[in-house]
Amino acid sequence: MLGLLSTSSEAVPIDILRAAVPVGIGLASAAFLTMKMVSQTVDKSIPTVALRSGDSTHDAEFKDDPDLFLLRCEEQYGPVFNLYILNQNLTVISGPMVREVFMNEDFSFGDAIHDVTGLRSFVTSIIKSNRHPDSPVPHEIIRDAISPNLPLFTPRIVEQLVSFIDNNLGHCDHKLVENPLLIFQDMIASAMATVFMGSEVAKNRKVIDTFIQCTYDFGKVLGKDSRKSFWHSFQSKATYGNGVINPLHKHVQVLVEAATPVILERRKQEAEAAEKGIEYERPLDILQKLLDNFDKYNFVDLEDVCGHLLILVLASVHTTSDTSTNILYYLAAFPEHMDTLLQEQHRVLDDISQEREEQRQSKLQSGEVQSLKDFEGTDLDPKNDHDLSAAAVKRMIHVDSFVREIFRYRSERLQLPHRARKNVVLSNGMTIHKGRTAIINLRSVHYNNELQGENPAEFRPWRFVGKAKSATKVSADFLAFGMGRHACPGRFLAIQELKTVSVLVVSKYSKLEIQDPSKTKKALLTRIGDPVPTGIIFTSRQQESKTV
Ligand code: HEM
Repeated sequence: MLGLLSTSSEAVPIDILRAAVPVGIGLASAAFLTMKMVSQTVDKSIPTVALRSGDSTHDAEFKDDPDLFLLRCEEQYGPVFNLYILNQNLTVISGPMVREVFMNEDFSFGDAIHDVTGLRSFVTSIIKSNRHPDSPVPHEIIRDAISPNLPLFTPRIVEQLVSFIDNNLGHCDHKLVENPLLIFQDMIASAMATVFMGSEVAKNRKVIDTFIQCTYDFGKVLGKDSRKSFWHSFQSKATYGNGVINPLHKHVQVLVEAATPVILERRKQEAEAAEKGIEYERPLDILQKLLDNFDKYNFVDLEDVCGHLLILVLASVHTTSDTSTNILYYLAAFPEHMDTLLQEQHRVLDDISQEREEQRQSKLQSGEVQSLKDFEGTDLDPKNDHDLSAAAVKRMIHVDSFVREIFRYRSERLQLPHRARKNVVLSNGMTIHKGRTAIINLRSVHYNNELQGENPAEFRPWRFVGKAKSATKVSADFLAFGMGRHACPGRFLAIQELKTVSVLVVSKYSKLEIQDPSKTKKALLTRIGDPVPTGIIFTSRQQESKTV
């Protein structure tokens, strides 16, 4: 999530700031940075890559061909080397050594992002408890309340996604959508809203708008790229640190207003159930889970609960909407794979349907159930035989491989900065000194043929089929969600949604085309958060697949 700042070298550090900040301050910023670079303690045994003649940083050479540049650096200097890039003096860590960054608690991803953007001040000012930078609470909420309940959330997620596709794209006959992200972020925001706050609140348009808008506000703080700008992080810390003019506060208020009547109604129902001596069926959403565990998480009040929910929204909506939009471009660029995906969903749903029929027959034969009619409204109701359940999505191994391959192929080559909180000695004897930032060389991992198999430069959607490498499995060969103790806890939800989106799009549309084919490569490699330079043309299937 937070680390997915674009390193697109075309982007400038925050246009808004540029307009507002006089040139003098820009110069002061450069002076400050130079001072910081000079004053940092650096291990002299870590080689610094020689600058190309005429260049004063490595940015231009990296931008010209990131893969060629990084490969040259690795071959010439080994797995650990310093670069002057993104307005910083960074130590790049490559290959198997990346594990040493993720597995060492003295490296902090959050510190590195805060250093560049001031993000922590922005986020922590909306919560009243658990404000410690290393608070495990968001992680625990996702681990304990979201991931184990995914099978129960899935039908609701599917319902939201289907209704959004139907209402916003509908039947298409060569229909151009110039910016599909607008539709897909609405769709993901509403699916997330049902999970986080329940179906009643998810119907509230103001809540959906807040889910989307807070993501834009968040983006302004993150900036358009991960280039360090002293004034950017200084301004974020100074502006948002005291919490007074943080735009997130109004979003928290929207959530509080939407949640209040729902909570009151739930309390009433709970009291009524208690009076009648029957068990109250607790609504299944994260809002309810947080209220039920109010003391466990040391929450202060409803505002605090909604502040925590908003943090989950910031972590989830943008990343998941962006990736689901990106999936469309891969389906459009590689139309030859649509059939395999469609056949797989038919096969899986038919198999499940047959298994359910066998279970019904066995119950009938054993006399446990008298007639087929008795299955109505139960788990084995025949009308749900072709539902896109969590179990069905799990069996779709081609979709899983397709999604993982997109993450691999699309990876930003230098990503996931981690700041050293203490001096850290690596296994090769080199030291990353306290205060320095190590950044991960994803090229060396995601584009390595020993780790990824043949032709890593090619998009091969079935690369992981038949291998124990699912899209949620983090390890030193797949770092889209980080690794180790801080690996993204939301990846199970994210992958479930991304696979569901893929299945639905394939079942509803026979053809997707990239509006301007000359921009295909750029569209496929667009970094999270960057605008995609071209639209998508949708054509519906004559007859929709039985999935939806
Ligand atoms: C495409 C979707 C997503 C991507 C690519 C993504 C990626 C990441 C990455 C790279 C990290 C840093 C891991 C590390 O430090 O090693 C992270 C952390 C995190 N993500 Fe995600 N994420 C996604 C979706 C989500 C969702 C849906 C949620 C919430 C439901 C979420 C919640 C979090 C949280 C709370 C952390 C911080 C974990 C910690 O520091 O312990 N993410 N994510």
